[in-house]
Amino acid sequence: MAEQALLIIYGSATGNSEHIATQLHKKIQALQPTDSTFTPAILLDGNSCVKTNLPNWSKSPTSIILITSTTGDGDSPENISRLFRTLKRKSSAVDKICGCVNFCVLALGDTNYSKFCYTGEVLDKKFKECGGTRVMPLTKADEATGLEEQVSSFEDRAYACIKAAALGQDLSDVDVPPPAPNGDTPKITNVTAPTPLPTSTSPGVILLQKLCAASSLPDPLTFDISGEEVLGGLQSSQASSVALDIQGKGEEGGSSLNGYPLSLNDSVAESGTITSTSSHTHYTRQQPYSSPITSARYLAGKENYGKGERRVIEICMELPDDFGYEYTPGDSVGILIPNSPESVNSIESRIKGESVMIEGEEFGKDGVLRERVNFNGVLRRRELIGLSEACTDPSESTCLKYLGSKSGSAIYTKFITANSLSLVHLMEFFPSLSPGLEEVLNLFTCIPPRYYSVTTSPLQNVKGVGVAFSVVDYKMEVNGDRRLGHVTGHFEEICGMYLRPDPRFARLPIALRPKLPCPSVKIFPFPSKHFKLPADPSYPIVMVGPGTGVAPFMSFINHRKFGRKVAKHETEETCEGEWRGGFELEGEELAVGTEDAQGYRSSKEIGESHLFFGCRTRKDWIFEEEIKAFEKGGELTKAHVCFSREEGEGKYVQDLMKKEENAEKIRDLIAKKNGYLYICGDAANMARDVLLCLEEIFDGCEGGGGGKKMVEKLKCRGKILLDIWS
Ligand SMILES: Cc1cc2nc3c(=O)[nH]c(=O)nc-3n(C[C@H](O)[C@H](O)[C@H](O)COP(=O)(O)O)c2cc1C
Repeated sequence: MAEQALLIIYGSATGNSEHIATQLHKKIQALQPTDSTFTPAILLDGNSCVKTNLPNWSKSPTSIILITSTTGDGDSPENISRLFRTLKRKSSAVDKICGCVNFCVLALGDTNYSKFCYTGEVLDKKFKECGGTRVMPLTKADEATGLEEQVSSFEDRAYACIKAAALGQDLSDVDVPPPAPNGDTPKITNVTAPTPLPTSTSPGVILLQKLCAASSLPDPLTFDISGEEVLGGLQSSQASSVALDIQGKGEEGGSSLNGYPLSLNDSVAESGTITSTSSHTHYTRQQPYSSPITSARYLAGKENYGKGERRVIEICMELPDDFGYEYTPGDSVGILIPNSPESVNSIESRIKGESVMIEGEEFGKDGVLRERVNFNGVLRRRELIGLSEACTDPSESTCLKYLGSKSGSAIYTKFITANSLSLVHLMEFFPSLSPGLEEVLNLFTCIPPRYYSVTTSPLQNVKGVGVAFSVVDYKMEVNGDRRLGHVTGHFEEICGMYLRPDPRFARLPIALRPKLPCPSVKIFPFPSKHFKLPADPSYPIVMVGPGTGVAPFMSFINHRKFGRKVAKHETEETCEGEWRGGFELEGEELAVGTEDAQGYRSSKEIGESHLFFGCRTRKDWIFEEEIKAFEKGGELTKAHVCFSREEGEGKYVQDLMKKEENAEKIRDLIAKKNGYLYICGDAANMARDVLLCLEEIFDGCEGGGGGKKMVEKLKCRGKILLDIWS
């Protein structure tokens, strides 16, 4: 039989899908010397395959394993957006562009978002509509409950199914494990292994024993792990190899670094969808701009530094003069932060090996740990399974396997998730854990960028871009230790010269203070497709952004404020000099449009604007001065503010929105005057409650067909826009 192409395509915003695809690629590569069904498997991101591979999909047999997440509010990750758009546009009857394709899709998502696994769902549907053959049903993995089970189940079945289809076998005959049940909490199945190991002195083991006892679960050391189905440790797990063994072609090791994200990223460096109209340079995740931080200030909680209480910081980062960095309000800044020297130091001596070869090039341990490995993230179950092999103390090894197994799910949540434990913490609890550098590289994803909404406007007279965030600072439940967020804690430290200036010089004018080296970070623009101001400034807007959810609205209002100045003075220079919004985005990507300052130059009146903001106490009110000044200056019609821990008109933003005069205003501005309503902030609670509140508000609206339908309609028309996170 003629060999045919096998593509493993991913779409990934923060690295999960990319990592899963990379690991699966390695597994399949390891099989290929003795399995000639396919030509060597190709791993690539969704955008890269549009020009090179997609044209063949109607002509020559191609098998595709597609792994993609959903981001934003039901958006496709940037690196698969071209494929997404191309397939979405195709009409099933005319374009059988996938006529020779066998495919299966793994969709990563989070049920806290209303469009759960949307990108995967659409692509799965479109591949079929465009003539492709689906070799197994769409698999959805939910980040909210843990991705592992579904991912593992997909890996176990995908290659077997795609291979059987390529060989023309009847898929119903394929001997593959059944799919994992969707989202079920695993049950404890085997509690019978009777030979307890000797008592351990390992702090981690003792702690887990206590946690199990408190939850009336059997001692973790009494589990017979060999009889337990472990979740798919991509690197180490037998589960994956067993799955591929179904074809009778087992694999060894999987230690090849071919799929190491470093090379992957490099290879897709040119695949970004954004180009600048004003210069040839453009900064991307692969080619970020090294930006000096020009200012930083506490927006709230300055007095709480070092005390573990809430603090919010705004930083301003300089933009390059070459105009290769452009943004508009509603966009985010992607920030790449290496692991801190402290965290690297804390694990370095425990990681075996001094260097590693990546595609023929040698990389030292310090650099790899600092720049590449995402070891500060919350540990995933497959990582625990992989790490269990690297403990010299058998009781520790058993406990890590237990944590990564189905039986250990409840304790995994209590121990790892509830305390946000990373490899750094795990090494403290499990002193015999000492993995090799190569193992660590293979097990962990590469450091993902962090995204923060911009607070400034490109029309503003600042030579940089601002972002705001809360400092993650918490006490671990498990032992009361204080922990700082890897990224936000890093910012608070490196911006110390701005945030906590040396009191000896505090009275001196800034120009006379001793010059300290300016901290810098690597940044790149991360444009939002939908969360945009209407191009026509006369449209009314309602903004709902409690806590740091107010950040993009500062950019919105600043934009209207400075846009109005542009219009008033008609000074082209002001506008051209500062404007950084010239992205070429395709028309259909834009719900509201991102046109430049023309709308403002046409000297249209600025539409009515309302901001709903809430926080715990008046002291937590961030941007208070600016918001009041906006109201005074007329750029903001009204700020509706509430404090959940103080007496007032309401506790939460939705209490304020429901007040009769406000509800009437929202109905008038959004339903009658064609305005836009924006929601930004926490997806799990706030966004859901605000949407329910809007359903109440729009209930009985003329022609609305009920509040729920009306909200759906407005969302579809891009009149209700969300920028939410969980
Ligand atoms: C900013 C953000 C927005 C998200 N939006 C959605 C969404 O609209 N629907 C969904 O199902 N999951 C959503 N998710 C969850 C991701 O799909 C999930 O975390 C996934 O594991 C990320 O995989 P990736 O790293 O490959 O992008 C979102 C996650 C983030 C961080």
